[in-house]
Amino acid sequence: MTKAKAGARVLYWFRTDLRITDSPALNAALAIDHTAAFYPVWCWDPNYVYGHRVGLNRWSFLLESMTDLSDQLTKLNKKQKLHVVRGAPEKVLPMMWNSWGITHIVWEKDSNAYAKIRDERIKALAKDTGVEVLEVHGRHLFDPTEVVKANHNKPTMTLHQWQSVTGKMGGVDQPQPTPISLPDPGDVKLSDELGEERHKYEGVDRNAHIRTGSDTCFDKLSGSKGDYAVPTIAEMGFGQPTTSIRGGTTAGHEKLSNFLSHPDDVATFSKPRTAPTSLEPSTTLLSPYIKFGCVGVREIWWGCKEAIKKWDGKGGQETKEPENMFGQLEFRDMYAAAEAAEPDFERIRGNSVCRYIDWGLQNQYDKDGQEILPRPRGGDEDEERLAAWREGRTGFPWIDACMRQLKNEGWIHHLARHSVACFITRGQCYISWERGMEVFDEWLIDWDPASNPGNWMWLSCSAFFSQYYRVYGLVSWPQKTDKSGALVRKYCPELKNFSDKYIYAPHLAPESVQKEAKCIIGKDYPFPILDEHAEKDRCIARLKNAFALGLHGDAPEVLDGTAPDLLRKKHEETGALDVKTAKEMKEEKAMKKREAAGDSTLDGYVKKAKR
Ligand SMILES: Cc1cc2nc3c(=O)[nH]c(=O)nc-3n(C[C@H](O)[C@H](O)[C@H](O)COP(=O)(O)OP(=O)(O)OC[C@H]3O[C@@H](n4cnc5c(N)ncnc54)[C@H](O)[C@@H]3O)c2cc1C
Repeated sequence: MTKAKAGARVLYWFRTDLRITDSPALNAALAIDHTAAFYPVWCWDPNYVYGHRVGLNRWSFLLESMTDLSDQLTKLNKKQKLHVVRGAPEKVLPMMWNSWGITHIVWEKDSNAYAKIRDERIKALAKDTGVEVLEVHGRHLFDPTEVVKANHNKPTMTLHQWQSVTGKMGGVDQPQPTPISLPDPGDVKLSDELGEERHKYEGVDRNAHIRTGSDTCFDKLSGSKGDYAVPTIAEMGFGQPTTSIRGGTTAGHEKLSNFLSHPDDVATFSKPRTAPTSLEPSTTLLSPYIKFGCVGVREIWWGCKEAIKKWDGKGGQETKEPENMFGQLEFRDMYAAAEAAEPDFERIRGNSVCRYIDWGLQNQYDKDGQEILPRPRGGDEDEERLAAWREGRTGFPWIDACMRQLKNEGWIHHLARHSVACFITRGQCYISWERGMEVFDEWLIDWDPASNPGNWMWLSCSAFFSQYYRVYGLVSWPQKTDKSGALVRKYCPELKNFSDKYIYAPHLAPESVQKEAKCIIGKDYPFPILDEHAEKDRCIARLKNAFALGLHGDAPEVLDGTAPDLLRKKHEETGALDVKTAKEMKEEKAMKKREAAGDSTLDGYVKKAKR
């Protein structure tokens, strides 16, 4: 508890902690003695609005979550709300603390590389003006920076490692109580002394392609009505979202209590046994709420513990980590404690944990290490494959259905993420995980700066996982949990009349069947863009070489640009680029046989015809 002399004026800076329940930081702010004024604030930051790739579904989820939070604050005190101030935090926070006589600023700690740099700048500014800063951990089960310290400043690269480090750090804290009241805000007048400077943004606008109307969200410091309202999606110049997932702590708590009210499901939850093919999510769908901090992680953890205590022991065996719910939350923490130790976690170059593989369409950097933007065009085939994957028109219904669901809903099941990530990287396409990750960055509502790159590195066997020869079948894998292809029928309606036999491979259907299904492959739905098995074998051969070379993103050969040549030589030596599948070898053998019989050349044909 911090003691103020008299009349503390506290600014609580909400970020990705859009909740009042189970918030250690908010409780710490409310515990400051003699608070005369309390300001719940959100900085509407141009670096996020323009600099981060965010799709319409995530924007709408965020705005709904901010509105819901604001309502919760008003319920605690009619004079209170979330005050949205439009401008970069390092510009508008000092304006607020100077005008409102702020003595303390409090926020939930963020260990992410981008947030850390921004927060250090704010801390320095606050120090200069004598404002006391309180940064309180609460976003994860354990503070990732403390986990890294306890792990000898190394990232946690396996769940076992994370468990053994945190095992010595005490248990997971109990959830924090929900405040029952809030102090009043003081005067909220602010003059816009900085004008345009307040929201100046010089980088590339990464959301320009989804902006269809005029962007007025920064026109006035306190919003168009001067009431510090949550911006609307229209003010940002964006169209309407497509997701059915509603944002906010109220919706998040409904989901959580629904899950916890079935102790049987909680006790026997087993991630590998959930189905990526089901129309209704077979996992909790809590991730968007966890991402924006609408629901606290301690609440989930201890909620599950309590539910299991109530369980009657029937209906199956209690599951253990990593497959149970505790394991899921631990994976999230493991990635956070890996990201906290590696500043280049979101890219290959410079990334000490990421294996170097000569993927197509890797990020390119200039001699000062800056990424070259806009991106130079890569090989035609790679560009076409990436576009087909993104747009859900690869000709593989399972992949296309998952990608269309992702774009439409902003969420897909974990194992669906596995399938599409494996396909675009090591499974078939051999395209950099950086490019796949970016599509997820834009479309996932639950996008997280540690979990997204971490899982992409896992799936591409760049880090965390190395069994590159285990590849998800594009037909056999979804058939394991749904032979009838319900998800395909929903998201690829052009295929809905195919029978179960062809639903995951309509290109194999005879012409008469295609006609009957009113879907001609190559016209109404694409042919597969590649040969699944041939590409799989080629990828495995190349990955084998990359593993043998053993370079990581921070190796001198990667930094000086010689790594691709080294790997190309290895591929030439081992014939990795000419690897043939069993089917291709069979075809080749048959061709040779025909040639020997004088059957395949024009000469042979003429001779045969004459005979
Ligand atoms: C390529 C790829 C990218 C991913 N990107 C993200 C991302 O940006 N943000 C994100 O939250 N998850 C990401 N995941 C992890 C996982 O798919 C989602 O957390 C999960 O599907 C969310 O659904 P749920 O809430 O129903 O999960 P549940 O199975 O109900 O799990 C509960 C919670 O545990 C956490 N969790 C579970 N599995 C993981 C995991 N493997 N990694 C990290 N956290 C996990 C999530 O917070 C999740 O909400 C990614 C997975 C893959 C394969």
